[in-house]
Amino acid sequence: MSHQTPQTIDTLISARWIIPVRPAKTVLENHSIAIDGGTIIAILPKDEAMARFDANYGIDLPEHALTPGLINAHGHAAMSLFRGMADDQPLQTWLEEFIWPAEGQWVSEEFVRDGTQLAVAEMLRSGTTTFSDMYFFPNVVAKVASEAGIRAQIAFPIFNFPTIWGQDPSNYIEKGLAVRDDFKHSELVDVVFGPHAPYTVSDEGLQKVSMLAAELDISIHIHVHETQQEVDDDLKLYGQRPIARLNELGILGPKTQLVHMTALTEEDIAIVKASGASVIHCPQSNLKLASGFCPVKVLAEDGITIALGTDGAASNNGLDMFAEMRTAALLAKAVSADASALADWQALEAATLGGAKALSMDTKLGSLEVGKQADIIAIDFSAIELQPVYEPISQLVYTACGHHVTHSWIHGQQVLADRQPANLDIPEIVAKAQNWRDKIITTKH
Ligand SMILES: CSC[C@H]1O[C@@H](n2cnc3c(O)ncnc32)[C@H](O)[C@@H]1O
Ligand SMILES: [Zn+2]
Repeated sequence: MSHQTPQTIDTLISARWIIPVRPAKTVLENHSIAIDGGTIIAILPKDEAMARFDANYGIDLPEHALTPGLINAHGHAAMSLFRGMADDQPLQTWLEEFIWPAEGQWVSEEFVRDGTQLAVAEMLRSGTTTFSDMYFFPNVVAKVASEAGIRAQIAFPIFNFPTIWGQDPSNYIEKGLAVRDDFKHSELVDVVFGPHAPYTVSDEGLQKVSMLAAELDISIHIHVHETQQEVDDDLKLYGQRPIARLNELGILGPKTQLVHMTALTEEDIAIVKASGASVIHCPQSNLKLASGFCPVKVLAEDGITIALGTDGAASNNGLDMFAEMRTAALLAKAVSADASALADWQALEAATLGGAKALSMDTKLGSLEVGKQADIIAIDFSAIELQPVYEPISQLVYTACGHHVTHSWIHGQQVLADRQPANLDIPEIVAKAQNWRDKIITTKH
C-alpha cells in the first residue's frame, strides 16, 4: 500500500451536509471542501479529505450545512438608513412623496458609506456573499464592499434629471465609467450600467446606454415593469409597452438584468425570452409596495434565468435572502395556484446559480464545484426550530432564517466567524445608524 504525502492547502471545511446546487437537488453527507488560492480544488468524503490534504486552516462543522454564498441580485444598500421611515405606501407615493425628498435632503458620501456598511453587515450575517447595488456615490459603495471583503456588482445610476450624484445621462455615464476604471483590477467589485427605469430615462439616454454596453461588453441593470401603472404610463407617453420599447432601443440582451417584472403579457415574456435577458424577482418589496406579481413559474418554464433580490431595506424591510427565498417559493405557488411551483431546490437555485447567471458570473460563482470561487456559507442546523431534519434543502428554504448562518468565506477568505463579520465594526455601525435616525427624525416632525 502506498502512502502519498498530504497536499498542503489553505483551507479545509468539513460539514454534515453539503448542498452544492450543481448537480441540482444533490445533498452530500459528511464531505469536505478543499480550498486553495481562493478556489475550490476538491469536494470529497471527509475521511478521504483528511488523508489527502494538510490544511493551514481546518474547520469541522458536524451540525451544519454548507451552500454556495447567496447572491442578492438587487438592492440599494445605503437605503438601510431609511428602514421603517415610510411604510405602507404604494410605489409612486413612496418614491415621490417620501423617499426622493429624503434622499434630496440626506444623501451624501457619508450617508452612503454608513448606510452601505450597515447593509453589508446585515447581508454578511444572513448568508449573502455577493450583492448587486444601484445607488448614488457608487465609488463609495465599491470602497465599502472591498474593505468588508464582500463581492459586489455595482450598477451606477443613470437618470434624465440632476440628482446629488449627476446631471444628465452623459454625465452619469462618464462618472460611472470612471468608477469602473478605478476598480478594474478588483477581484470583488464589478461596475455596470444602472439606468434607473424606463420612466426616468429618455429614449436618447437609453440608446446611449445600449450602444456603450454593447461596445464595452458591460451588463445593464434596470427596474422594469414594477407596476401596472408604469405600463399604462408608457403606453400613454410612447404608445408602446416598456418591454417592446426597451427592445427597440437595444437595451435587452443576454447581459441585461430586468428587476421586478410584474404585469407581463405573453408577448412581453416572448420578447424577454428571445433576448436572453434575466429577471430579478423581488417578492417581498413587490408585496409590501403592493406593486404586482412576477409570474416566476411561467418564466422558469420558458427557461428564463430568475434571480432573487431584496430591493432596499426601505421597501422590504430587511436584507435576509432566506426570507426572500421562502417568500418567492410561497408566492409562486399562490400566484399560479400550483403547490409545486418554485420548489425548494428551485428557490435555492434562484438565490445562488440564478443570481450568478444574471450577473454573468456563473463561470466562477453560484455553485460549489471544483474550479469555482470559494464563496461558501455555513448554516447551523442544530437549532431547536430546525428539528428534525428530513430534507436539508427543504429546511433551508421553508424553515431557516439568515440568523442561522454562522460562517462564510468569500474568495476563500473567512469573512464571518460565529456570526461576527471579520472586517466590520458592528458597535460603530449601529451607533452611526442611530445617529442618522436621530438627525432624520428631528427634521421629520
Ligand atoms: C440612485 S439609484 C436608485 C434609486 O432608486 C430608488 N428606488 C429604490 N427602490 C426602488 C424601487 O422599488 N423602484 C424604483 N426606484 C427605487 C432609490 O430611492 C434611488 O433614488
Ligand atoms: Zn430597486
